[in-house]
Amino acid sequence: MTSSITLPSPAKLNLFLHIVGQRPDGYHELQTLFQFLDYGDEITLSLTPEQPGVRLESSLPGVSDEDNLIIRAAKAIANKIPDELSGVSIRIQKRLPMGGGLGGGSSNAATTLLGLNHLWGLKLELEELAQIGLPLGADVPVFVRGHAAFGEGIGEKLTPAFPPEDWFVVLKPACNINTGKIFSVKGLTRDTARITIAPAFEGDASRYRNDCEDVVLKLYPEVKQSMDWLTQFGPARLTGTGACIFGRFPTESAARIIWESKPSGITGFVAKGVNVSPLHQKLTELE
Ligand SMILES: C[C@@](CO)(OP(=O)(O)O)[C@H](O)COP(=O)(O)OP(=O)(O)OC[C@H]1O[C@@H](n2ccc(N)nc2=O)[C@H](O)[C@@H]1O
Ligand SMILES: Nc1ncnc2c1ncn2[C@@H]1O[C@H](COP(=O)(O)OP(=O)(O)O)[C@@H](O)[C@H]1O
Repeated sequence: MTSSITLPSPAKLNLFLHIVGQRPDGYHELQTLFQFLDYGDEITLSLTPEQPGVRLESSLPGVSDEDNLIIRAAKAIANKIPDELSGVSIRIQKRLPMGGGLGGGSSNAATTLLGLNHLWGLKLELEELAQIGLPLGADVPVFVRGHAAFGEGIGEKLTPAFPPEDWFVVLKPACNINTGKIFSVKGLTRDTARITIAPAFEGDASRYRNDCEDVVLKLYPEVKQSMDWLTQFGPARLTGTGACIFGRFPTESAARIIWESKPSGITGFVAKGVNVSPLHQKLTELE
């Protein structure tokens, strides 16, 4: 039996994000279009039958191991097997900025859930894994399901979508944005009219907006500065509650030309939008 596996933990973009209401518990109801990027973290899971329990080999700065979504996901699925078989040691190669709106934490949780399901031979359905993961983060279900999707509710009601697989320049302004802070801003738009999109949406997402953008641009001059630079070359948009912004290009070379002309001090990356998650592509190869 395989005892070690290295899996991708990709980023997501919110190609648009509308806030259409607020639930009685304060959580905001969204309508959003998720697409994955062929860029992200990598997680290595190694079974340690001689040493039960879940361990992280590499901690993340500013995140205690108990709070790390990788450990929380591993513990949530370790409930499904006898204690004495539950030994696993986990290593992460982090590339995604934390608090960037790229969903890194939720993606790490989903990769851990699917990876341990595979290594432990649990054969849990994606639906069950998505339910285990949702309390860890609203974006976990889309990463578990592994297909670009129109998300509703808090992002857990998913309809598969097929937006064009364009190239993106993603910029990471030099600030970290707390999701809770943005959702608590008084002037945030919370009443965008609900839209209906065709099942298996294939259209152009750029006609829709990100309702967090105005607030974020006002509060974070670093985001405004990056946005002003990127919009010289075409429309640019915030992902999630930021801080990252992205511009869309039809080819890799078009994206790289813009990327290479960026002023010094701006960080980020170029990546391709993909409708099937690189995690699921890898797991299919392993089957
Ligand atoms: C906005 C989105 C869009 O993809 O992405 P990010 O920008 O975080 O990547 C997600 O819905 C982020 O969901 P999630 O990752 O679970 O958010 P958390 O950081 O746990 O939320 C922090 C706080 O923000 C508020 N919150 C969050 C999500 C939501 N739909 N409504 C809210 O009001 C709640 O007060 C919550 O306690
Ligand atoms: N494995 C993890 N990777 C990233 N962030 C994590 C992880 N575990 C817990 N966190 C916490 O989740 C917060 C949100 O991180 P992340 O998911 O990367 O950003 P966002 O929700 O903006 O896309 C981080 O600031 C960090 O405190």
